[in-house]
Amino acid sequence: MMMTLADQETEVIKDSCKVEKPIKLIELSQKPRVYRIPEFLTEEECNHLIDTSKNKLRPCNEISSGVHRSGWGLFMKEGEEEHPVTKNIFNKMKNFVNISDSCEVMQIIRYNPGEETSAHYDYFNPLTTNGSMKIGLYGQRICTILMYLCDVEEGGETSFPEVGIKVKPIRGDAVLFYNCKPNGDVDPLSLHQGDPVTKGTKWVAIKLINQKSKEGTPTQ
Ligand SMILES: O=C(O)CCC(=O)C(=O)O
Ligand SMILES: [Fe+2]
Repeated sequence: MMMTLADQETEVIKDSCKVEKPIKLIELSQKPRVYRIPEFLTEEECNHLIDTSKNKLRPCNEISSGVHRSGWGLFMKEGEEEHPVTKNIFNKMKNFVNISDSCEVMQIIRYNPGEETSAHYDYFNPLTTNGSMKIGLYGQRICTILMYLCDVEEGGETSFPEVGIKVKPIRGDAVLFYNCKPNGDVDPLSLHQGDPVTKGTKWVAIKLINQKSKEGTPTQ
């Protein structure tokens, strides 16, 4: 059967939908290194992460000594990271970071109005016993990828108070920031926080990217 021009045009549109969009990193700051990644997640990926977590969240409290989080969260079980949707998200990340076998599992957090995460560093402090033990187990947390799974009506920005940057949560967008300087030293300018949500709900997925550890032996 002969194809009409209309059929051919439909084919072209269908084909272009299958092609993943190129991933664009927009630099927000050089010191510390912070990038916004517009439309990193698709609608389907955002919905999958919310739908598979919403009934399993537990209240959060301290995430490390002195760091307060008042939202709700979970760490994915290892098998859940094998789901095709999650694996595809990791494949997209592999365009700009190395995901080693010792990387920590993805975390999902939901904040209701008034909830927040106070200012903290994601890196392990190599000067403490606990920090250097974790560097040995998982490898230093070189960078963090924070993915926004929904829009937030008001508040809930990810803020970097040392440099005055505020990233507004937009559904599907991600922010990539480095907790270490290019020479591997920890970067105190990477101090950040999840501002209180003032209206609506905020959902984020967080993947910490650890440097490959030397098979269980402390790297410090
Ligand atoms: O919710 C945010 O915007 C930041 C969360 C965060 O920094 C963390 O969980 O380590
Ligand atoms: Fe953090």
